[in-house]
Amino acid sequence: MTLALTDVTLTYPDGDTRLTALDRITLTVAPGEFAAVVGPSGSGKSTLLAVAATLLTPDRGSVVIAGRNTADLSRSARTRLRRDRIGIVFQQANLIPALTAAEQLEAVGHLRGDRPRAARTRARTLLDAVGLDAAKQRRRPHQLSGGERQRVNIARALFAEPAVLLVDEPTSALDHDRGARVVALLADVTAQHGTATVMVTHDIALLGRTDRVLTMADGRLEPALSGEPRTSRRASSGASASATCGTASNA
Ligand SMILES: Nc1ncnc2c1ncn2[C@@H]1O[C@H](COP(=O)(O)OP(=O)(O)OP(=O)(O)O)[C@@H](O)[C@H]1O
Repeated sequence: MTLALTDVTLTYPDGDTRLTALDRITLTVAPGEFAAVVGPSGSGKSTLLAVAATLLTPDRGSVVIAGRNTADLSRSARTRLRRDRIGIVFQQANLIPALTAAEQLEAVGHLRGDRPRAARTRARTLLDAVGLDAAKQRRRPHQLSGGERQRVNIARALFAEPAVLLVDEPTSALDHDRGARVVALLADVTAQHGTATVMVTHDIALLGRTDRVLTMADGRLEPALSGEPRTSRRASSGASASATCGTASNA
């Protein structure tokens, strides 16, 4: 499995006690699989993504990414793992105001020590792939629409060919059609690049493009909405739709 959370519990300080945001979560996502997580506000969805992104360390349980148990890694090794293997698309695009769309991606290449020319080529290829034309690739964030910024955000997350793609509410700023296009893009990327993708969304109209829907409630992950896991619709990808989820019966 590319992403495997096992028996993960995370608590936050809450006055004199602690609030259990994740309660013995077990979740595995296979390469090429697109899993959606839905659930009410405050149920723990963003916390789940932050733990999978190695931005938060759980109190208990393990997080394994591309075969590496993140608990065994030093802080700097974890930062490298995040940079090289995990693509993160959070609600705010967090683009750098002074950089053009292309430069947002090239900056990632710079951080990784890529040759500038190779980084430029890769930036262009990815921005083409998300449908941003050459003129828009030269624009700064404030000169782009919300949907275009979100596509730059996705292209940037893909720059390092991540094994795991974590996406939080990618369509919250978009109308239905644009949101549907962004989700279609994520589904294509997942199938073509074999990423293990987890998307948190409130928009249940968009779940048709995903392989599996998981529901969070009170920090616990429950089986797919429809009962049985759906089979993958990516006949050609050869990826198995073997995401499993649940809460461990005994910690
Ligand atoms: N830094 C924090 N310190 C304390 N409590 C927190 C912190 N972050 C989140 N929480 C609490 O943890 C629980 C889970 O929050 P989380 O943001 O993961 O939920 P969510 O399902 O993503 O919500 P939403 O859909 O509103 O974004 C909530 O009760 C929230 O109030």
